[in-house]
Amino acid sequence: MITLLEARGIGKRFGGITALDDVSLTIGQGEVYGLIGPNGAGKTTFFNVLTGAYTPDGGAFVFEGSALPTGKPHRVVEAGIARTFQNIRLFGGMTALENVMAGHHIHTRAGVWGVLTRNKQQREEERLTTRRALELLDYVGIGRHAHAVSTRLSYGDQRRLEIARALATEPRLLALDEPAAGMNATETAQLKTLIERIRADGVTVMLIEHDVKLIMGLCDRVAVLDFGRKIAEDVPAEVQRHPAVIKAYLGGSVTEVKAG
Ligand SMILES: Nc1ncnc2c1ncn2[C@@H]1O[C@H](COP(=O)(O)OP(=O)(O)OP(=O)(O)O)[C@@H](O)[C@H]1O
Repeated sequence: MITLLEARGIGKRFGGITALDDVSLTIGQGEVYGLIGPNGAGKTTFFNVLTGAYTPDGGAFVFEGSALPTGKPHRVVEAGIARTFQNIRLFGGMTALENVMAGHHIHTRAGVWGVLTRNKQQREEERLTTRRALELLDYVGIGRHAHAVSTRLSYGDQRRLEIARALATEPRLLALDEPAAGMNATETAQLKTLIERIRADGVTVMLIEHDVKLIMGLCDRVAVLDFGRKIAEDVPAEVQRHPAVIKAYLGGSVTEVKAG
């Protein structure tokens, strides 16, 4: 396994609450890696610390062999990590295409603001950005909605749009926070196919998910958080049998846990 991301002893407190307590984990290149745990276990906090939304109180991340900047979301995106959010965050007044183009502009010389002052080079960049954004909309299966206002899309399509926007930053690691939340069975099956395709195309995926069937069918390895601590990390079948995991889920089998 070639290591893509290493989290070393990550800690995060909010006042008296220890949201993350010395969490270490390693994600290999090309893996689909699941992060699960009961409500309030620290999963989203882990994503927030990883992607620079929060600064950790302790520990460090190493990505592709280099220290990852902490507390700087833009630098994390530039380093090659993109994310989606538990509560969909799209640019509401913009079309699907414009949302994806906003993700891609990080890579153009003109940048987001340069599009306002167009010269020939910038017009060429704009053309390439539009082409790439259209490709990505097709890739996630919503090309036909390119010119629809993003918030008019169905819930499942908005989640796909968020993934397209994240992919527009050309990440090597895609972090998905509950991508199947609110999806019906058909949409979840399509999402699984999409994530498998993203991985096949060379992007490593880390996902937080409450849909246990999806986690079990999709992930190569799974880490389990409980009260901010990592209590297990293994292939899905082993994690499901792990005594500490069963205990964390209130004495039930993990397969019985419903979305929170
Ligand atoms: N910004 C914050 N301020 C104060 N406490 C916070 C903040 N963010 C998270 N917490 C607390 O940290 C703990 C971990 O929360 P977190 O949202 O990371 O859990 P989670 O595993 O993602 O839960 P869920 O499955 O419900 O989304 C919880 O006790 C939560 O209340």
